Amino acid sequence: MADIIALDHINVTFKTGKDTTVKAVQDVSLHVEKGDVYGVVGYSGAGKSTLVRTINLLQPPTSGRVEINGTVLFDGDQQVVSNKELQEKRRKIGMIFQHFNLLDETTVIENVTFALKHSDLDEEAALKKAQNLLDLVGLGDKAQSYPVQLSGGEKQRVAIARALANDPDILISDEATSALDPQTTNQILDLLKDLNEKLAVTIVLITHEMEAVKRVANKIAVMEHGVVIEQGSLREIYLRPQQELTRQFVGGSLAAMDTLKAYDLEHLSDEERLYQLVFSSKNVSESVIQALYKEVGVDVSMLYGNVEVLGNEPVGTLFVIIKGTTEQHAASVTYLKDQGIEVTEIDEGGIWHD
Ligand SMILES: Nc1ncnc2c1ncn2[C@@H]1O[C@H](COP(=O)(O)OP(=O)(O)OP(=O)(O)O)[C@@H](O)[C@H]1O
Repeated sequence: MADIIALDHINVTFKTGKDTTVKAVQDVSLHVEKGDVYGVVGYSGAGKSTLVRTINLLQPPTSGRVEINGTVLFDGDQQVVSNKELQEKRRKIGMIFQHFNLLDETTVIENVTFALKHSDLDEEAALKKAQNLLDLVGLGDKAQSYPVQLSGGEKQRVAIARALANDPDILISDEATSALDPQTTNQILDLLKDLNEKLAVTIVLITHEMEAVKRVANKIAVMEHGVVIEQGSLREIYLRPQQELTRQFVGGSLAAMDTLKAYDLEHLSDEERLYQLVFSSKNVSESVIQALYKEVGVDVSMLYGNVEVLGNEPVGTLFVIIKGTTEQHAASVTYLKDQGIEVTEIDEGGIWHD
């Protein structure tokens, strides 16, 4: 599949004072293929919004190259398309935001038709299209309502309908579910996934919530301090997180964190060590624990277990204490890795370490 978004060596530096700057994005390259749901994950201030805003040059890079759907928009330190061409390109990139950004004084359907004001459609055709889009997002009966009469989830649906008005190739979601409750969040995420499949719209999803990415994304990039520290397929990153922060996100369900924080590692005897095991559906946990006892002769006790569904595939995480000699620990790790299980030993500088 061809890249629909190719960001190469993007830098964004803000001047914050006479002699001070913030390097919000540093040498980031990100390639998104047509049809991807690409999650950009990181804590607040990591540079996610700034990076993603370079896609449509709402935030021009300080340097780098931006190519969208085969057209280079920016190269080196300058825009290389005319402003008119950029406006046209921007219409093919829809955006939704945390706070919906709806026009409160106008009805739901007017909010959607507003986005069509530069299109060739006459008023009747624009209204028809807007109504179809509202039907598509499940709000067909709210066309004449005002935003204030809608719930947060409904407002976000209006924003999605509006973002789709010009048949975009790309939809950027900037923390679009962050203000919503968990159930509504899931409904909006499922809607995005559905639109990705039905309309073949490529989605870039910025979030600080791994749960959101896990539900819908097929690829992710993890950002920290303006740098992409890890990127790849969701499955690969979940199963083999290389970076500390990624492991925090991946193993970061609150229950796991709390369990592990509550567990005082000082209680471990010299023979005991704590491990995180990440396994896919092909290597089921129970048999692995039994096999460890049989094959290596170690005792294994389970502290925390969790199975998550990534896309359609179940992926499990276990936190276990293995008790044995140094040789048995080495043999256990080798055995587990041979089974295709990701093994991380957790010590005082462990994966949940703040
Ligand atoms: N216009 C600006 N001027 C100066 N600094 C900025 C500007 N925009 C962003 N920054 C800084 O750049 C860094 C990255 O911000 P950015 O909003 O991209 O992060 P983020 O990961 O999207 O976080 P959040 O979700 O909180 O917005 C932060 O340190 C922020 O303060």
